[in-house]
Amino acid sequence: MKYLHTMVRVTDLDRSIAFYEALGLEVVRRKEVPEGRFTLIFMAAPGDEAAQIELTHNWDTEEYEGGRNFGHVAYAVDDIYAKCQKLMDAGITINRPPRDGFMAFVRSPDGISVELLQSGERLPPREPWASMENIGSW
Ligand SMILES: C[C@@H](O)C(=O)SC[C@H](NC(=O)CC[C@H](N)C(=O)O)C(=O)NCC(=O)O
Ligand code: NI
Repeated sequence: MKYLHTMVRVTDLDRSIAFYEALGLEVVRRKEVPEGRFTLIFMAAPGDEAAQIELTHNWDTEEYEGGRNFGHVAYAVDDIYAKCQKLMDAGITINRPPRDGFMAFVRSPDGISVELLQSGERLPPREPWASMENIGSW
């Protein structure tokens, strides 16, 4: 058995693609399904094309509720400080800053939690991250 993807329903396709691109993912496949009135966008990190997130955009506005039983998707990053800085520069809130040089959380435009974990050893503490407070929940 082989992991393929995690599917999330998105309300704003362009905002969602921009969010996951800011994370470092690229669109690997796009599928329009007019008979079902939805679009599928598959995204993955370069070099890790097999681990995908599938964005489902239903053309007719749908309110998506609940889902808090869903936890998060997680990515390993080479430099968690650099990644969080890039996300902040893109206007994305770092809900759980990497105070420990190891773990951070952000949320997609639809509130999907994304965990970022430092590859290998945690980084030494560094400002401003070491003294940043949590913002909201994740
Ligand atoms: C391509 C493959 O990876 C899929 O996930 S297609 C699964 C299919 N998706 C849809 O029909 C999308 C539109 C639908 N309105 C929806 O929001 O899911 C499907 O069976 N989805 C049902 C589901 O529970 O995922
Ligand atoms: Ni799927």
